[in-house]
Amino acid sequence: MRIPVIVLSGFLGSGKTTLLLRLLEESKRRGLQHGILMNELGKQDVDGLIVDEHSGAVLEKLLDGCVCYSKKSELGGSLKMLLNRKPDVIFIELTGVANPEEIADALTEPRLIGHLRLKQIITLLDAEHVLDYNSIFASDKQLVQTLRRQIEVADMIVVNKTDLVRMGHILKIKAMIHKHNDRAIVSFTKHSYLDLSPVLDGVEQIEITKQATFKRLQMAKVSTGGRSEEKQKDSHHHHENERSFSRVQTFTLPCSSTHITKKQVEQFLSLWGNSLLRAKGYILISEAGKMLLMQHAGRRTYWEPTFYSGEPYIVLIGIEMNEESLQSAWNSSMK
Ligand SMILES: Nc1nc2c(ncn2[C@@H]2O[C@H](COP(=O)(O)OP(=O)(O)OP(=O)(O)O)[C@@H](O)[C@H]2O)c(=O)[nH]1
Repeated sequence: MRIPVIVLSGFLGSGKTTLLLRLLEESKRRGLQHGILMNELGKQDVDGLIVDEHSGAVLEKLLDGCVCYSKKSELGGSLKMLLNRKPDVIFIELTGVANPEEIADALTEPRLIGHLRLKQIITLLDAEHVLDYNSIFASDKQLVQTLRRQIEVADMIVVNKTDLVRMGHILKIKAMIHKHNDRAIVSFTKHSYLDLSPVLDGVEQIEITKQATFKRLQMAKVSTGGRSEEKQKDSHHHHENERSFSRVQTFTLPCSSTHITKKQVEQFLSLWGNSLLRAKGYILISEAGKMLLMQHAGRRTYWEPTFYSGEPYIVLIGIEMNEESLQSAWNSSMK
């Protein structure tokens, strides 16, 4: 069973740590073991200390840099450390300037891909300031773009600090959210108090799940001795639990072992417009006569030499993309 990962994003001071503490309390009440990864820009681990104080939770910290820049290479290692402790759920609190898509990217690392699944991206907005960011940060286009992406890719948006604004202001925020993301669940909160069922429902204790599975399999064996309805129910049950609820999803396409051209691959990638956030993989390229590493980001595709010699494949990270369409488009592109 892949461990669900819940990502908290949102600009500085929007209420991420406050929400994390609520999530820890609720997951404890549900008997869930949690792992936490906190990423902070500064050397001082302020939020980590707050969380430690409140929960005594298992924490991994990435300090003094953002997972989107300097700490990118360490992210996979930290997630692996958490994974080794076999939690039922992992919470990641990002820095205020991180793009949550980076996490989806990190989860595609070979040592993580079969073990973790992105369950939800929650973005917190500071009701008092969120409408001013465009003008405050006008000179920093990249930051404005990141803050917009935090809204666009979220599965749940929590507009926090509503005690500090009037109703008219809240309506303006609602309209702004609707413009960028009309699919997310939106909550308006004070001190990050909200119904946590949409976040934690479906997260199960791994040990209990394992025991239940074992019991069901035993029963199935005794009753029919073969592939039974119980077994099918069981695999269905698992499938349900493992479904990714996040709009940001990862797909792995095995590529044929015959050579294809860069142009064919690039044409395939260009079919998905803004839905495709990122792609990478190892493909046998005709003009190179060998395997190349393909990296696609921000609508550009880069080709690099590689020593990889396994089966060719591509990993795609997209928003609201469909595996069947991807596979059939890939098959047609290769003709
Ligand atoms: N007035 C008010 N204050 C709040 C609310 N929610 C959180 N705060 C306070 O705002 C401050 C920042 O909250 P945090 O939860 O630390 O925010 P954060 O997003 O983790 O902040 P960074 O770690 O800087 O990114 C804290 O002092 C909170 O107590 C709210 O709804 N209203």
